[in-house]
Amino acid sequence: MVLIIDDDEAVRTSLSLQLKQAGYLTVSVGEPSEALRVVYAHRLEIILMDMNYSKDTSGEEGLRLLKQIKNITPSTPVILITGWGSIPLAVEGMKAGAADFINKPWDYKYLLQSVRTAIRLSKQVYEKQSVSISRKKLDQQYDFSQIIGEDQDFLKVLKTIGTVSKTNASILIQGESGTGKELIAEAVHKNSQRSNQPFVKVNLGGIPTALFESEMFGHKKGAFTDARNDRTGRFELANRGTIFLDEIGDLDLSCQVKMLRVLQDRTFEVLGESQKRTVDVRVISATNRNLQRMVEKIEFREDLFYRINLITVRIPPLRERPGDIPLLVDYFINNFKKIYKRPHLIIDKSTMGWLKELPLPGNVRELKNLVERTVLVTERDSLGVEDFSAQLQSITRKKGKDGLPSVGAMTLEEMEISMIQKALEFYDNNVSKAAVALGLSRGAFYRRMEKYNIPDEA
Ligand SMILES: Nc1ncnc2c1ncn2[C@@H]1O[C@H](COP(=O)(O)OP(=O)(O)OP(=O)(O)O)[C@@H](O)[C@H]1O
Repeated sequence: MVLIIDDDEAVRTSLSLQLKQAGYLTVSVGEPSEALRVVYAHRLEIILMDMNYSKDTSGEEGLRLLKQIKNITPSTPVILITGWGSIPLAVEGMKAGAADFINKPWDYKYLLQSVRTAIRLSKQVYEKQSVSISRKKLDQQYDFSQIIGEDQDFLKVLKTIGTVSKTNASILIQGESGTGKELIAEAVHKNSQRSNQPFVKVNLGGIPTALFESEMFGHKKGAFTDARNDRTGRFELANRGTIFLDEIGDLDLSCQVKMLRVLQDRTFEVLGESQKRTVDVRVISATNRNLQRMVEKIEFREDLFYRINLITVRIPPLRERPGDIPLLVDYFINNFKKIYKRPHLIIDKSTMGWLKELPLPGNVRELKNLVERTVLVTERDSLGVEDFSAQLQSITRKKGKDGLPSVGAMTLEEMEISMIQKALEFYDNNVSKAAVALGLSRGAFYRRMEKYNIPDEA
C-alpha cells in the first residue's frame, strides 16, 4: 500500500488516481498526525509526502515528519513532494533518509519511475538484511532462550536489543497487547551486565495517581496518615539493576513530571525525607499506545518521550508474522506436554495451516491461551481444527448466564478489542455509528482504535 500525505485535496486525489492506474493500492491523509497513525497501523510499500502543512513554506514540518516516519519504519522508502522545492531542502530531506525528491507539478512518468525504483531498492535492501540476520547466529551471541520467532522483522528486534543490551541506553518497546514486550524487556536485562542485579517490573497503568510517589520512591513511617511503616520504592528496589516501566503511556501528566525528574538525574526523594537519594538503574519502558501521537496531542510530555526512547523497537503483531505461529504452537505444545504430562500430544499440518490464518488480536498471549485451553479440554492426543475452533468459540461466543463470557475466558482488554471490531464489522467500518452503538463519542472510539492498533478501514 502507498501512503500519500498532502494537505491539498486536489494533489491527494490526482496522485491517488495516477498510482491506482499503475496498480498500487493507496491511502491518503491530509496532516502529519493522521499520517503517523497510518504508519503505525499499516505495513506500507512507500510513502509520498508533502513538505509543508501550514503557511510556513520552509519545509521544516515535512522534515520533522520525515524523521518521525524514519524512526518508526526505517526501511519504508519516502519520496518528498513539494511546490517549494529547493536544493538545500532536497539535501536535508535526503540526509534524513528520503529516497527521492520531486517538485510540483510532477511529471507522471518520472513519478512512477521514482516510485518503482524506490520500492525495488528497498526490497533489495530488505532481502540483503534478511540474509544477514539468522536466528542461529543471534542465538550464538545472545541468550534468547525463551523467545520464539524467526520472522525477519521480529529478528530485527532481537538483533537491536541484543546489540544495545550491553549498554545502559534506555529502550522503549512498542507493540500491541500480548506481542511479548515484557519478554523482550527481560531479555535485555538477561543479556546485560546487570543480569545478576534485580529486574523490577512496574505496571504504571495499575498505580493510582495518589500512590505514585510512595510506590515509586518509597515513604518513611508517618509521612502521611496511612504510612504505618517505612516503605522502599520501586526505583530503590531496582538499584544497580533494571526497572521495567510497563504501560508508560497510561501515566497521567502530573506523574510524568515526577518520572521525568528521576530519569533525568537519577535522584529522587523518599516521601517524608528531605534528603535526595541517588539510584543507578537502566530504564526500559513499554506501551501499546502511540506515544508520538500522544505527544502531539499534549497527552504525553515530549521531554519524557525523548528521555525514554533513546532506542525504540516495535514488536510486530502476530498477523504480520504468521510464519511464526507454527513455531510458537510447537513450543507451547512441548511445554504443555511436560506441564500436563501428555507426552503424545500432536497437531497435524492442516490444523497448523488453519491456526496460521487466525486473526488473533490478542497476539501471542491469545495463541498461548488458546493452545492451553485446547490441551486441557481435549482428551485425545491428536488435536484438530474442531478442538481449537471449539475453544475459540468458547472465548468469543460462550456466554455465562449473565450474557458475559465465563470468567478466565477473556481479559477485559480482549473483550474491548472484540467488541470494537464487532461494531466496526456490523456497521461496515462506519466509525460514527459503531461509536454510538458502544455508547462512546467518536473521539473516545478513535482513541481506543488507536490504543489497540485497530486500523481505520473506512
Ligand atoms: N516470541 C515469543 N515466544 C514465546 N512466548 C512468547 C513470545 N511472545 C510472547 N510470548 C508469551 O506470550 C505472553 C504475553 O507476552 P508478554 O506479557 O511479554 O506481552 P506484552 O506485550 O507485555 O503484553 P501486554 O501489553 O498485555 O502487557 C507471555 O506468556 C509470553 O511468555
